[in-house]
Amino acid sequence: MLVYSLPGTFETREAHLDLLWEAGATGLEERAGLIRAYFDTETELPAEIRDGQWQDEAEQDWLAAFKATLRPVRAGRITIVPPWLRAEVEAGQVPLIIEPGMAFGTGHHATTRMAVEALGELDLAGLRVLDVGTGSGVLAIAGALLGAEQVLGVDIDPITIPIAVENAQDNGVPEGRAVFVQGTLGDELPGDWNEPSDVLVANLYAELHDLLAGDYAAHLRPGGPLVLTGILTGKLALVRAALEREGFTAVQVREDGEWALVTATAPQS
Ligand SMILES: C[S@@+](CC[C@H](N)C(=O)[O-])C[C@H]1O[C@@H](n2cnc3c(N)ncnc32)[C@H](O)[C@@H]1O
Repeated sequence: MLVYSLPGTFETREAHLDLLWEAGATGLEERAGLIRAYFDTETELPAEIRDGQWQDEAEQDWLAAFKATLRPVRAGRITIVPPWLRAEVEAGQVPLIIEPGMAFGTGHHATTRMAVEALGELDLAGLRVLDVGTGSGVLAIAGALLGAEQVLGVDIDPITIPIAVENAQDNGVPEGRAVFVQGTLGDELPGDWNEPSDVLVANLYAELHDLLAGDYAAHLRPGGPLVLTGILTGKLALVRAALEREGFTAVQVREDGEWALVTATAPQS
């Protein structure tokens, strides 16, 4: 997996994202002030975005600095904490321990927090939860801690998978209950995960939600809840249109600053 990372400010980000998609990026994320785009091969890029770097997935210096800033994050019934702050979780809260590392999903991004909150509002007891773009595994693990019987996390970036597995172990989620695989929707999934899930959660970009909306409908049981985030408020119309196109109903939006979370109900047939 090749990663092209370049500085991303609020002003430049929208244009950068569009150029990276057009250049053939297969996935995009933001981390510590950088836009990171995944490519299968090193690609000639337009002049406007040649100020970035092609990289391996080597450990970066920013990680140590980032770790020092972390605080517990409360998200509904769950508090997301790094292991060394476990004692700070208030009584009555469910601790979700995430070792900060190379995978996105420490809980400090508004999108992760909103998604954990939204999962906590569902009755997940005994259900199967599919998490697309699992990163650290945080949303899949939240699903398991909230009572889901089975969770599957899929991510296009192979470095996330062992990290998510380890985070699930750190949270006492048994191996058979939480499975993590590299891939995306449209790929063959393990076990019976090609059958519809009860709940689907995805923290990706609006453009990806647009591309994957048909797969979301195919992977959810009729009437099943969909939780989507990673959506800039300026891109909400794209996601709304995609959900309408695929027959989702009961679309609701919540916002935190520039980020939005959308919930919807899968088509009945
Ligand atoms: C914003 S992070 C979300 C991480 C975590 N689920 C959370 O909520 O904090 C997005 C993740 O999606 C992955 N990703 C990007 N494009 C993808 C795709 N097409 N299919 C599956 N995963 C993808 C990235 O590798 C990254 O780990």
